[in-house]
Amino acid sequence: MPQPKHRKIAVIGYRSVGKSSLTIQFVEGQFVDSYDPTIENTFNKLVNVNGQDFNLQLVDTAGQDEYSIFHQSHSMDIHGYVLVYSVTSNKSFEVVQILHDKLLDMVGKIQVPTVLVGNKKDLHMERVIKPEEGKKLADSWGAAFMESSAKENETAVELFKRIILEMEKADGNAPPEEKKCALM
Ligand SMILES: Nc1nc2c(ncn2[C@@H]2O[C@H](COP(=O)(O)OP(=O)(O)OP(=O)(O)O)[C@@H](O)[C@H]2O)c(=O)[nH]1
Repeated sequence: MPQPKHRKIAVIGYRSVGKSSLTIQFVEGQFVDSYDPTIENTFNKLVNVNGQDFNLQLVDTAGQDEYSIFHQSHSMDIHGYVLVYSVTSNKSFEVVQILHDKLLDMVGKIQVPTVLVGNKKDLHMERVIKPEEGKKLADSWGAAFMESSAKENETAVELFKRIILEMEKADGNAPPEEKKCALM
């Protein structure tokens, strides 16, 4: 059995887009309805993807806007990024693009393992960003894209599985085919 791989992932985006809710849904399997702005929280979870164990450290960062100073700690020893906007907020979609630019500037690379996530897809009546817009943006970054709802455990699991696969790809370990993702 191969040793577990340690991977650190930062969850980044505008305020109130659901960064904490997605992380808690993945780690604890529950949806938090209340809104409590995050300063910064770190969570750990052991996951098995395609037969490999991953010891994940998830950094749920404080909500940022276009004026926030991008902390250097968000670029140090981070292996992958989950960039979140809300499909109900134009502002969050604008901000996620600015944050991606700042991120690349900070790490000094043209590409980093990233999943762009359009969260709150369950709020159909309030949707203002179409899935195609998110997909187009992610394609322009060379990133993976998906929409999620932090109310559903499956999309939160899928999201973290996707970022693991992006990090593996960046390490030259692209899986031949998608297999089961088992959580422990
Ligand atoms: N309907 C719905 N509500 C959501 C979803 N995700 C988060 N919320 C709600 O949106 C609010 C903000 O969620 P948080 O997870 O605290 O957002 P955040 O991005 O961590 O916020 P900051 O800490 O300010 O950056 C909370 O009331 C959540 O219950 C979702 O997918 N669907």
